[in-house]
Amino acid sequence: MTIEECNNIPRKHRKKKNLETEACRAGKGGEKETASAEETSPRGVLEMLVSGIDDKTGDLHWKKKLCHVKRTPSPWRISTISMIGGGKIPLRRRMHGRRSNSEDVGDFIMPKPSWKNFSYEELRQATHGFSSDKLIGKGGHAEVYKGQLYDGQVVAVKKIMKEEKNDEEKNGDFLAELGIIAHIDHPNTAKLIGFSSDQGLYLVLQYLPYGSLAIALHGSEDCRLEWDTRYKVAIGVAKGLQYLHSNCQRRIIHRDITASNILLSEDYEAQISDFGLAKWLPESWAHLVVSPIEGTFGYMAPEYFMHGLVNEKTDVFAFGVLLLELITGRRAVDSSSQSLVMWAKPHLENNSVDEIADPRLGGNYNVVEMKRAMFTASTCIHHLPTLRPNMIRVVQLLKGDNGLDMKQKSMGERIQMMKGDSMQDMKQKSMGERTLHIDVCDDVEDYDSPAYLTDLNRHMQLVME
Ligand SMILES: Nc1ncnc2c1ncn2[C@@H]1O[C@H](COP(=O)(O)OP(=O)(O)OP(=O)(O)O)[C@@H](O)[C@H]1O
Repeated sequence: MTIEECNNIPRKHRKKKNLETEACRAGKGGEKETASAEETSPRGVLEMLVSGIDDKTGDLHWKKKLCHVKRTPSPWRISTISMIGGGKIPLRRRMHGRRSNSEDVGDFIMPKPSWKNFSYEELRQATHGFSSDKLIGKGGHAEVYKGQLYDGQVVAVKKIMKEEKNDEEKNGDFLAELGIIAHIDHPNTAKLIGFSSDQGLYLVLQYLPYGSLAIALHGSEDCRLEWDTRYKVAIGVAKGLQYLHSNCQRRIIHRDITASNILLSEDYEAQISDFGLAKWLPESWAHLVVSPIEGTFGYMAPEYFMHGLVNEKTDVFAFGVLLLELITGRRAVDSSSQSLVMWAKPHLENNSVDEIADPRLGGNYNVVEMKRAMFTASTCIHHLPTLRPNMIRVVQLLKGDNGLDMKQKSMGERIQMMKGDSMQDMKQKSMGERTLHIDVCDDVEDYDSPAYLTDLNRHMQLVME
């Protein structure tokens, strides 16, 4: 199987709908953000970003640029505003997860940038002229080359393609991705080394020698990832998502968690990569409503696919599908277009471990871990977003952190623990939010419905056996 085949199955889906990108447009308190697009257009920001870098050291004159942009917030993309620290989006103040090499700039905590602005020539030399034998991956929007910098460091050079977009849109998307990837810092998320924008747009990333999980899992018939490794990958991805949703300075929704976007280090530490679709989500907003709807077939949560609703639970659903891939060894969508979720649901309900486990494992797996993974997957792929656990709970479920406690708790308490959000939180979230178009309270009622309680009870019994 070629790299292209591995990375392109399932293929990207873009579903255009005439929905308002309301949360992207409205500022806090419902105001529309107004700004001079000339001053902060993607090209303008890119030029500022590049010109703010000291050619010798590669360091940004960050504070200066930040102050300039703070005065002129642009409405064109939340991610870009956030990257440069501007605008009216409330910042998350977190004690944990804050980078030590960060700086206070007024109201903002900005990481001190350590990435470098490469010239095109440097990257051309590093990749032997972007030769085909250096091509290590190809996604819907980029080609990725292995390269070696002048100091010997091996890197992955991501060349942004997006032929269908005009320059302004490409610059905007590039800045958004750069902004998010430069902002994050966790063992389970991709590491930015630098970028280049003088001839085309490039991200320079830490090279991950084992490539993507898609290649490791689906690359060849005899390619076999042991269960221990799969479980380690699952926990790594869950921790990375927990960080993005709850522990980094801002709330980040990845929107494209797939096996192709999980990279593996030589000791199989998972890294979440490809932040091309990621969104900042302001603290007080229940969700964003986005258009067009972009993502990957088989991983998209129903409320996202149908209505463009995006919040943490979008990633939780996709993580559930990823877990099913690790459990079953099947693709999110198979060659006959069957969805893994639909295939797996009856087996999850019947707790059919033998039926669902990847036959290539040859029965070599830890049954307790397998059941935990199955249970976690079944809760993550719940069709109602409010009934999916948050990523904090997912990590606990996978690690079995609350298994013993659960036996001693009442049913109500157990359900609360499984879900991660309290009813109170959920109701607060669902009331008075500007961005709600679908009545989340319907979900809250379902949360108490006898059918759901029976279902959850049954699942919990299975996992505790
Ligand atoms: N840092 C890296 N180290 C090793 N391989 C990488 C790295 N980054 C990307 N790749 C390989 O390149 C492939 C494509 O990369 P990426 O997903 O970032 O591209 P994309 O065009 O943005 O993808 P998508 O279609 O998901 O939008 C990955 O699936 C992986 O196989």
